[in-house]
Amino acid sequence: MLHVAIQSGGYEPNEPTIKNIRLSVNQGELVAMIGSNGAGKSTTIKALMGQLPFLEGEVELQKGIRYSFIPERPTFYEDLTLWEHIQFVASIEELKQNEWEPFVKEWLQRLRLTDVVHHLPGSFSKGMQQKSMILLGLMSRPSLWIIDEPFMGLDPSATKLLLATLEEERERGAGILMCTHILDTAQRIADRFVIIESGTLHASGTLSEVLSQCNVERGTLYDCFPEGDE
Ligand SMILES: Nc1ncnc2c1ncn2[C@@H]1O[C@H](COP(=O)(O)OP(=O)(O)OP(=O)(O)O)[C@@H](O)[C@H]1O
Repeated sequence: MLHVAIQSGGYEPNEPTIKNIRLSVNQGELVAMIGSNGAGKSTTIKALMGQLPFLEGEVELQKGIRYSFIPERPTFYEDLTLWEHIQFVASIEELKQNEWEPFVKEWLQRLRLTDVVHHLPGSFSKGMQQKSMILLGLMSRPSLWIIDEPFMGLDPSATKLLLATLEEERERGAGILMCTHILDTAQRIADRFVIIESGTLHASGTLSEVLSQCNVERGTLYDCFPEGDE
């Protein structure tokens, strides 16, 4: 559902931040994008969402695909309560009230957000904000999720709930592209991996394929990276 072949992309002309990045996400598949700080993961996400000022290459989204994006730092409208955000999404997505309302109420309970639904999300904890973003993302029943660092700041229950939600979404047929530094979780849940280093594709494929491309005979994804600042 998503094919990306980026020749180069960046923030200033003739100063590419990312180069030669190819990746794809198929239906029901979870692809983990990993790499060191500053490697170019968020820049790649910006490129495939059409938000990068300079881009050469192709980003092909299958026709009719709806996607939901969860950024690394949740963003909300300052003056709108969570419920008003929900109503806003329902209106721009043209959702039918008799369909979205029961769906949202069930998810508000599952995410333990019912009691705060009339509060401003700006006052929420990081985990509550992340859960609110997930709820707003779920409303459009996306075929594709693009998620930047979803586990940062989540407590163990919220992490479990997020993992269960991603699994349910995958079973529903949604594809997921997820950036993360939590490599043991990525290794456990992802079907395929894309490793980006210094703005370029370092390895990609299944776990055994990327380990072999990183010359790791027996080990984990952590062994694809040097210790410290080498
Ligand atoms: N808005 C911007 N303008 C100019 N340069 C930027 C901008 N955002 C990021 N960069 C630069 O692009 C490079 C790649 O950053 P990016 O945020 O894509 O890395 P990342 O892999 O997502 O890192 P992290 O794991 O730390 O989130 C870095 O050198 C960064 O300084």
